[in-house]
Amino acid sequence: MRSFDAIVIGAGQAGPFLAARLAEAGRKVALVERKFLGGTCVNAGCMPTKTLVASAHAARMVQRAAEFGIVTQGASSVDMAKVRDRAASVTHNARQGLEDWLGGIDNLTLLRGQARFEDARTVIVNGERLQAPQIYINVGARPTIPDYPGLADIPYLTSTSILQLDTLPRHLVIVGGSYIGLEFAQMYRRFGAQVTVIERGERIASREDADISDAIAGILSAEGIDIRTGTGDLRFATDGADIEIVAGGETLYASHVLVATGRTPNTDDLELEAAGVTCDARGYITVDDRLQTNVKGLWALGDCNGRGAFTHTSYNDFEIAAANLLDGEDRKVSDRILGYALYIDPPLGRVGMSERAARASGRPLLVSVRPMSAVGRAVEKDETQGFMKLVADASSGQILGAAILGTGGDEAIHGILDAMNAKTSHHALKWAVPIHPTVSEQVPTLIGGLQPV
Ligand SMILES: Cc1cc2nc3c(=O)[nH]c(=O)nc-3n(C[C@H](O)[C@H](O)[C@H](O)COP(=O)(O)OP(=O)(O)OC[C@H]3O[C@@H](n4cnc5c(N)ncnc54)[C@H](O)[C@@H]3O)c2cc1C
Ligand SMILES: NC(=O)c1ccc[n+]([C@@H]2O[C@H](COP(=O)([O-])OP(=O)(O)OC[C@H]3O[C@@H](n4cnc5c(N)ncnc54)[C@H](O)[C@@H]3O)[C@@H](O)[C@H]2O)c1
Repeated sequence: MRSFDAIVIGAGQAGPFLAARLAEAGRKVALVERKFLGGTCVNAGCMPTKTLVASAHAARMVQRAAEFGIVTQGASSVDMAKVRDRAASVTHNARQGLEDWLGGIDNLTLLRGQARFEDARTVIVNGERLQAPQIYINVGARPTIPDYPGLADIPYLTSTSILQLDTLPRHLVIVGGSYIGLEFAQMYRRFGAQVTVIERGERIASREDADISDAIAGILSAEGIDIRTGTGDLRFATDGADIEIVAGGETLYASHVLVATGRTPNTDDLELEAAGVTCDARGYITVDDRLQTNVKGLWALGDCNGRGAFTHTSYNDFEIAAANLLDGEDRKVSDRILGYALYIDPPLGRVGMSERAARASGRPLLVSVRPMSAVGRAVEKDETQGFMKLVADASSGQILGAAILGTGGDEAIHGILDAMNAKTSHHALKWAVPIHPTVSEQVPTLIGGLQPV
């Protein structure tokens, strides 16, 4: 039996930073990781996929070169092994950076192995008992595999295994039309594959307003991606070298199938019952506004608590836990204003409420919409697809939410995100003098166009 002041299970986007802060504050900490330091983001999520998105953007610019007056000699092609290796090396470097950093922290013991609970104060790793009065769970999530007939018998890909591909699929069929499905759809189309997206819901990116979903579908269809929605249940079988997919009465033949139907929290092999920790029906650990579970002294951070599904929300969970524990603050998850981006090209930057959610709240609203074709910078770059939208409370002037689907949208949205965090009303932003020529310079004009709905 080894005793610690704190045990952190999982080295994702909250665990390492919390373990380091606790150790630097003089606590004796064990950080347990069963696979790779950095978790999903570094090894199978944001970092490799955004590296692939950058390769796909380069491919697209080569395909469009003549439109910009650039003459290329002969046909271009994509070296998929090099594309894959580039993503793997970005991951490798980030992981190595974490290894070096964590390895040099006094008071921090890094243990490799699967952790499971024996009771609320005891964790077993590689047969050894570890005890601590405080335990932090940061175990993340994994791809959800639906129970469709025949799926288990075909060599389907997930967002993790597709990162190993070093050849171009002839026809990639993607099941699920949300973040993962759409990002991979566009990158593989740009690499040169035939791509079909199958979404069981009525529209892709269905958490967004319908006008945003429609615009995204338009952008992807214009690049030759076949999008099928409302497909219902699917059936899979092998047909020679092909995979046969029966979707909504139609049969498709794919060389590869990517399953992108959401993620399942890694809480089922932790033996949480032994600690008395409760989960919801989908396996997410139930936490309060300060991330404590129903058991005192046990916290859950990141994707496994179901309160966020992004790297920045997991990292923010670390910030909340650390501030409350070490800095005498009282920070709460409900104070977080959620922003995120969908990294298709052009990207979607989002913050706060959708228009649909704002309307459902019953407040008096102001809404403004402006097409990217009116944005000088977008015209200059010949990237005028998309639009920006802002929703504000008509009585208080409070900005409730915004979306920028367009070139630079993932960055430009931060001006609005910052204003929302500063609790600034839209009136204050109207007279800002932004830099020309940027996408952000349209924000005051967007605000000037606010109309009651
Ligand atoms: C393809 C893809 C692209 C993404 N792109 C983005 C993006 O662009 N932006 C963004 O914000 N988010 C993105 N995400 C989401 C983001 O990666 C996650 O939200 C984030 O990594 C969650 O961090 P976490 O700390 O909760 O868990 P994780 O990063 O998943 O870490 C959990 C860790 O716990 C370990 N673990 C699990 N169980 C145990 C156990 N019993 N014992 C010991 N260790 C255990 C795991 O091995 C893992 O290392 C993407 C995700 C995917 C799949
Ligand atoms: N840019 C980013 O920040 C980014 C990128 C990738 C992933 N992520 C994170 O990863 C998580 C998982 O992403 P995701 O796209 O897999 O999940 P998701 O939950 O966002 O979307 C899953 C999609 O699959 C569809 N679907 C679900 N079950 C289905 C079925 N049986 N058949 C057909 N369609 C089905 C859903 O209707 C939905 O559109 C997200 O929550 C997100 O936070 C973030």
